[in-house]
Amino acid sequence: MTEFTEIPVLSLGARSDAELASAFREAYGTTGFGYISEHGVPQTLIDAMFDAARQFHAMPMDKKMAVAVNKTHRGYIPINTSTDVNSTLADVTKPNQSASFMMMREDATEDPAVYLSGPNQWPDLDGFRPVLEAYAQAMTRLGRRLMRIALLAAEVRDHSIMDAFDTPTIWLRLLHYPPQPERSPDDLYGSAPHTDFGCLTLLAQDQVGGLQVRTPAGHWVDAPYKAGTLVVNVGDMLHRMSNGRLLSTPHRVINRSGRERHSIPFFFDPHVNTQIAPLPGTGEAQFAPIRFADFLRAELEAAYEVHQQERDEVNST
Ligand SMILES: O=C(O)CCC(=O)C(=O)O
Ligand SMILES: [Fe+2]
Repeated sequence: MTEFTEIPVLSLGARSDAELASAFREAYGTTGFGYISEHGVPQTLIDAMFDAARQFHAMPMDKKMAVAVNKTHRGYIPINTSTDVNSTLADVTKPNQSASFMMMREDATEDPAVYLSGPNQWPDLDGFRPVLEAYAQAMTRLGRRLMRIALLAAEVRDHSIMDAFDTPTIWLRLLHYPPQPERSPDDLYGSAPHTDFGCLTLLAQDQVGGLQVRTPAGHWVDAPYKAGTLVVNVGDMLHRMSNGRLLSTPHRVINRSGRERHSIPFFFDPHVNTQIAPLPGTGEAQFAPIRFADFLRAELEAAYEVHQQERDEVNST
């Protein structure tokens, strides 16, 4: 694999699909990460999201715990309750030093045939829901566009997999990282080293910094704030669909800035009942097919058990 020293920038403005696909292949076939500029999401909407995130995290704990994360993975995850129990990338024993609010697709009801389906939990905070819904809609549009470019980049012949994104699995996550002490233990992370589960992650971050991306040789490259861009990375499912051509690269967050950090990842994934396998055109299959829901269940349920114990502790104090 090719070593890299910085994260490439890709502009979506005024370029043909073929040019975009070739730039995408170059970036995501070597680093798995890129800064996307001219992405079309209005800066005013991104700013409104950070305002909503700051207001949410500033609420009293009891108001946040009123929407504590549920079995369908929607709601508030307090700090010290999210340990990456499945991390094979680092020996992680300490919980992530972050809290977050999770919004997913808004379904009218829970459908037993659709893992993680259901309505969202909304906090008692004026104006919060409409901003998150507008942002999720804008990011879904951008996610579909980037997925089409990714399929071209991976030389996929038949794009019918795009149907799996008509009713996508989405997560909009409002993350808050308190400052970590400068001399905190080496294995204390805002977000422990991990790869993302799904297809594409589209991240807006504030100016504080702390996100780092691992190179093939095991070095950590900073992914600082760059005005006008979103940090976009490929996850495990797109890695499999592309038969390994597009990389799902480990990353982590350590906030030693002395300041609070906010970031807002949007995870854009196929419907949970999608069969994930290397797509036609990508060569001899290097991965066995799996259903996205089965993969997710295994990853999330182990983490949920840990959360439940710790939520009980928060509630009893
Ligand atoms: O906060 C960040 O910059 C990255 C968060 C992240 O990697 C994740 O939530 O998967
Ligand atoms: Fe991530």
